[in-house]
Amino acid sequence: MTAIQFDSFGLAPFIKKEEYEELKPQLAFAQELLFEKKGAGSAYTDWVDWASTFDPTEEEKIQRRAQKVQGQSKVLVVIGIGGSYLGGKMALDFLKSPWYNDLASDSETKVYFAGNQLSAMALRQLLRVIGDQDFSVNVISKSGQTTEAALAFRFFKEALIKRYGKEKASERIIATTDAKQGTLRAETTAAGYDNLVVPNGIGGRFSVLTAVGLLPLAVAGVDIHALLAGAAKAEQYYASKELSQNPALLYAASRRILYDKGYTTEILANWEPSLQYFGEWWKQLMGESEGKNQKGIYPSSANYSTDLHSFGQYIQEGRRNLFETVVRINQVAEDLAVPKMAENGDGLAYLEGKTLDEVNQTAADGVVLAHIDGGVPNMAVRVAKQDEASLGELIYFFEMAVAISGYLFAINPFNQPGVEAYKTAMFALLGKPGYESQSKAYRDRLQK
Ligand SMILES: O=P(O)(O)OC[C@H]1O[C@](O)(CO)[C@@H](O)[C@@H]1O
Repeated sequence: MTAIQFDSFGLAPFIKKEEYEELKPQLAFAQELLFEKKGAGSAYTDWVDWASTFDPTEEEKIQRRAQKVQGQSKVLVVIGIGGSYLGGKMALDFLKSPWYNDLASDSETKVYFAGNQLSAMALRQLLRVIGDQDFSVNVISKSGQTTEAALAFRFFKEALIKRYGKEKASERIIATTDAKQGTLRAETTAAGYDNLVVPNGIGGRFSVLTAVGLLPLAVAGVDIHALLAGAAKAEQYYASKELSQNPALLYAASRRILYDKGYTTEILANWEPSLQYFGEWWKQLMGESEGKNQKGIYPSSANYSTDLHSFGQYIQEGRRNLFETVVRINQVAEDLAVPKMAENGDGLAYLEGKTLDEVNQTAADGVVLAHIDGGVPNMAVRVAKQDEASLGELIYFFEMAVAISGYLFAINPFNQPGVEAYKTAMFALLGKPGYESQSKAYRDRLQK
């Protein structure tokens, strides 16, 4: 049985059945491009059967590294950005808790993330949070030369060396990077760090089920075997050529039909704070895959009911180019009965006998109806529960959908050429060797 269900009830007023029929040849073509590795970027599609073909010795290696970290440290600092950060953070929050570090018992290793921005304040504060706790570092960079991650690594190397001395510091570092290329690989080889490999055929944003996401998760006690097993099962479900049998295909088709009608912004909404970073992970997956050649759906996210009291007004009555995909959890791991009170001063006696999750689910139902009435097409992805098997499937569902979607847009869903523009400007302004010729032009524009 699948762990997720796709609910298209909220699309009925916006999409006619015939519109799906018309799209079927294009969907079949997109699937052919992906599965037969004939499409643009096909060298980066190894994620398609990654989980089902996962090498057990790689899993053992990850577990051994995780056990070593657990044995030596109270804290693991995971350094990385984009796909080398968001998958691990998203899965940790989803499977454990956004407050995992606060709730961790003495025998558990806390996991903090660094190198996902360039903030001096954030770095200093994280160093203070670690304080005198023993710590290890997992530096993750597929390319091995991303500035944010490399710079944060330099600071943490300094902190490790100060604390443990040069030799012992190296024993607390695990590098997850390309097998052969990049400055991080070269440094790893020279310094003899423990290391894991980011597979060549899987791009950063598709890498959560590789060592990139799996090591930090294993350190936090997540069952990585079950996570992979969930994704492996999903490979069968979401390969179906039959639109009515394949929710990932239906989701991709629905997004495309909506886009053609002018619904160019998608909101991925959730009703659980532990899914906030699911939205962040999803935004990279969708935005970096689709946003090319002046095309693509703009990915945004919302955390309900919090955001109903901030930009909920816009969703209900603002410009009508929005559609919404809501990730809903059928069975929450922890619930609370609304307390019974002798007095009804707060006017909430009508909720007695219900649980807080029942109120939350009812609010979610109400919002669907309100948003449909406000002209916002609505889809729901219903997840059985927040466990490893469900998350493995959920990850694969969105990866498959965006690959199909990218081919429907006739773009390469697996590259990210546009990200280089900011890097070029930043390097030229910082004076990185090799960027001298562009430096003056950028400085003149900023009048610096
Ligand atoms: O793992 P790396 O190579 O450090 O890259 C981090 C992120 O940076 C990007 O390459 C964009 O610059 C993303 O695609 C990637 O997820």
